[in-house]
Amino acid sequence: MSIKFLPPLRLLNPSPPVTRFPLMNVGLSINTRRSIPIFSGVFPFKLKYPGFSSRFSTRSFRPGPTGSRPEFTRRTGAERERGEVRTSKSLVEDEAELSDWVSDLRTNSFRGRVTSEDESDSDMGRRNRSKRGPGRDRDSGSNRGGGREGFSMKRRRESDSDEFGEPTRRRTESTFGPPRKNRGTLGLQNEKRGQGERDLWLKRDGKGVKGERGFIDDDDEVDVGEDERKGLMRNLGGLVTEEESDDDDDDDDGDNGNGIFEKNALSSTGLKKEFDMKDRPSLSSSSDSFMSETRFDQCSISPLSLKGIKDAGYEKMTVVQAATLPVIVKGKDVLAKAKTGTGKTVAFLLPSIEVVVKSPPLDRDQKRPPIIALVICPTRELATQAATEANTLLKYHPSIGVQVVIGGVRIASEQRNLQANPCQILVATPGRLKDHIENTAGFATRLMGVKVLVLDEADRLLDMGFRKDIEKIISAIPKQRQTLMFSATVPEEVRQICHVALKRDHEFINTVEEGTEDTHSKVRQMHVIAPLDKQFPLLYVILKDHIANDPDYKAIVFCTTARVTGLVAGLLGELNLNIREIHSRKAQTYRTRVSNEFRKSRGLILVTSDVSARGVDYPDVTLVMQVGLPASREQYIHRLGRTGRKGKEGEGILLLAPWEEFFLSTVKDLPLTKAPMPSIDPDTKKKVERALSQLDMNSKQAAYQAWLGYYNSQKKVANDKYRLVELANEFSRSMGLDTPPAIPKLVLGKMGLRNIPGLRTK
Ligand SMILES: Nc1ncnc2c1ncn2[C@@H]1O[C@H](COP(=O)(O)OP(=O)(O)OP(=O)(O)O)[C@@H](O)[C@H]1O
Repeated sequence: MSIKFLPPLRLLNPSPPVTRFPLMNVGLSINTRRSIPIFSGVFPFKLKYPGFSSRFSTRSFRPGPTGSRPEFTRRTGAERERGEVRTSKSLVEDEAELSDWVSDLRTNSFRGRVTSEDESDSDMGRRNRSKRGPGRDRDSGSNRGGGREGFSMKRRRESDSDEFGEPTRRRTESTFGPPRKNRGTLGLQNEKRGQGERDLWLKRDGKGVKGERGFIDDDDEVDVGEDERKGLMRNLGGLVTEEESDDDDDDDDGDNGNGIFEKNALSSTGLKKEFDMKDRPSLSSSSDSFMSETRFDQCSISPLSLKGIKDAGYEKMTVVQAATLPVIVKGKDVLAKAKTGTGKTVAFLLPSIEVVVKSPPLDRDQKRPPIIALVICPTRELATQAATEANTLLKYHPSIGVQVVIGGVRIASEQRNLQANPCQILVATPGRLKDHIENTAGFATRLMGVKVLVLDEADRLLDMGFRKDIEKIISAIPKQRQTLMFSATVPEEVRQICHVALKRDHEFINTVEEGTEDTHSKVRQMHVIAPLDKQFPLLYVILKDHIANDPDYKAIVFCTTARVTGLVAGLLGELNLNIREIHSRKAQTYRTRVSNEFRKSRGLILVTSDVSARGVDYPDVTLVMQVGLPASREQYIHRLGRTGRKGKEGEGILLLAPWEEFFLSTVKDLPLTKAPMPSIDPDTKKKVERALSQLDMNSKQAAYQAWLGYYNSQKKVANDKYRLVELANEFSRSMGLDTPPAIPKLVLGKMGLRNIPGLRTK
């Protein structure tokens, strides 16, 4: 079904326009054929197309009169309730330190670290193969083994060679029998999903992806077979090694394995600014419409880029692309907000490529050719994905190179590649980028060529976990540049601190219609509230129900921490579900491999931490389950956004304990409804208990410690330390451990939990 809509040009605020858009036609492209397999009887799915009055807005910052209270510092009641705006130290207060750091870099950018001892092959770390249940996929297990959980902050690694089992995929039909028609475990109606929906969208796999230049260094490939090698090349993962991934601070599951968590607090700088609010002409004809009627060739894009776009299968722009491209090509800084899965990557890559196209061509003899476009992403998967997309768009620009630098990859190998294969576009995770600035010869000089800086998932990059690195990176690139910041969530706090990267007169382009949710209305959201001792059986029951109702299922289960993810993956594997796991405790090669497999597969469950929460574009995900408290409202939205991409339908279920119910108030503006409580029959209960008893003790210990650390970082739970410990011990019992595992004193000290009754120390 396709409804075309040509919006009238409507200026709601007649004050002087900031940017003029070419007339853009925005249409509605809806596909309603996919079914929603579970809970549909209880909460009949209602498509919501509330008229054609949507609009996106752009706002431009103007310095306000001294002392005036900036409009954007006002918080809504809900935000106040969430207490999201916290004051912390100014972003610029370390300016002196930063400038020292930068001048030091410029005079001495190479400090001789090419390959540290840590990066040698000799230290393969512990190889721990966990026991696996009969018929279990070899590569689906978690690292359930001993010896890894001491309180060592040292870099750790493991060989992924033993994790690379046969990539066989067991179809669930064989395990669970044929899918039930119409009635699921929860006694609900089921529709059959229409076939061929995928074909309506673009198939880009293996098509139009440029050969990666110089990403593979044979010396760096360890235990990787030919297929794997090809797969890695296709996905720019050729540099990945067996190094475990907790060496860089790029990882987004907040779990350093010790239970010490970094809070995702955003700060307010209190700088005086004033918005010149400006409503834009209507573009979108529905809150769920993400395609515009504007073709790429209607915008000033180079012919070779247009060819690449065409080969990628893109003809019309998505709404966010149509809204941002004309502004960006004019050279403006932009902060853009658009819902998940609506094409933000192309929206920032394409104009960045155009800047490179307009720059002088690379001089072959130039030793340190400048990097012109720098794209920063919070996770490795996302960086790799963005680089792959860039290569797709660059198909007809043979002289423009892209490289990725990410944690979990041997830095020496990246250094060699950076030298051997000059690139004008660099995609990076913050920790590794900073590492290169400090340790790679000539790198800081190359960065002085940056004309465009992109912060993908900008709100995440500006929060406490990454902010220091981002500040340092920004101080190492020219002030005279264009900056683009994109995210599906732009909380007030980010708007307040975005000046750290953006010029004051930047445009804020919000393609989410005012008064509508930040989530897609075609994604049904439900919550289930159940005590911890019921959660593992419930998770199993819900997943089984989903599988039974949709043989083409593709589900993601988000867990609070990497270690808890490992435990849940182990449990679901023992229960013979077809699972894979991704989290920061897995080697990068393994992560890349699993990510690629999941992208292409059906009939698979990905159990993951927040490393998969943002940006990762897995097509056709049917269900997103979130187990336990999401780190924030934003994180809830991004995780949910792994389903319902490109206008498709999807389903999200949030499983919380009663004491986590407070989280619902932070998302009360979202259409999250209460699901009927699924029943757990005695056999299922026993089956889950048996599976839990099969799990390795070390993985339970690790999960317990990580669980405690995670909730200790959640203000509302950690307020009462005594209660926190009681809850942790409840979690321990839910894993089948009546006596909670002992935790090193040092760790408890760091957590501020020494001498709390109920904890055991070692
Ligand atoms: N103009 C277009 N026409 C058709 N498909 C497109 C277009 N632009 C992007 N896509 C596709 O849309 C999908 C989602 O894009 P992308 O991953 O960039 O979304 P996103 O908005 O960045 O999502 P998230 O907020 O989760 O990061 C991708 O598969 C991409 O290939």
